[in-house]
Amino acid sequence: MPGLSERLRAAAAEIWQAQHEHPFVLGIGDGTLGEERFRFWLRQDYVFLAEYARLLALAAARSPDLATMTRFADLVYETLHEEMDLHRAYAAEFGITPDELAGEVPSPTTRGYTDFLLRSASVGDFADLLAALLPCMWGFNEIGLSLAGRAAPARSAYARWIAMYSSAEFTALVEWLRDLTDRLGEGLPPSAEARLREVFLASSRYELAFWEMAWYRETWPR
Ligand SMILES: Cc1ncc(CO)c(N)n1
Repeated sequence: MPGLSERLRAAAAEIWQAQHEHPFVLGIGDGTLGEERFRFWLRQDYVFLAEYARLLALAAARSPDLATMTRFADLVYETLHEEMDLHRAYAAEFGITPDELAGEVPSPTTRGYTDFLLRSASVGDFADLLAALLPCMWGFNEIGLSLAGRAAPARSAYARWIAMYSSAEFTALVEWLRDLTDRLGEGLPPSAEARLREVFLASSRYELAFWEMAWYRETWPR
């Protein structure tokens, strides 16, 4: 029988397929994505990552053992430094000032997604937190690997984006997270797995909604 992570992935297959086919993702892949759309995504994703770092810090706090705690604590650091450094570098390149980046107001989707993640971490247990977190990292890695496997133009502005999310380091991280999820999933009663599936599906839908948000440059009604 496939492990829990594979079972969750199978339940969300259509949502993940829609991510792979999303025009924003395809535009990153072939380098044709318009700068305005990328700028919008970058600013919102910067807001997202700050909240995401909080989620990882809660994961460290709730970790069942020291090895897991250490890995999540490292991840908090890597997110705030390496991943957000990529965003800061892109912002400079695309003419977004540090003040604009820091002062960005979350869109409805960013607000909803990050609140959902932090809700799962604070109201649910450690397994809920993992189920909420998995589509973020795994989805970006899957997309990164898929785009890296195609003949993208070498001088595309988005080559570094693809390189980061398809890197060996990011791929190993996802494998570690899946392994952790699979171990937690052993001997889980069906009712508990059904609950985790709902959490995983909700995060997967938000991941898809995030591309959609950036593509249409979603705003609050007023
Ligand atoms: C919305 C979103 N999900 C996942 C990642 C990967 O860390 C990201 N940067 N942004």
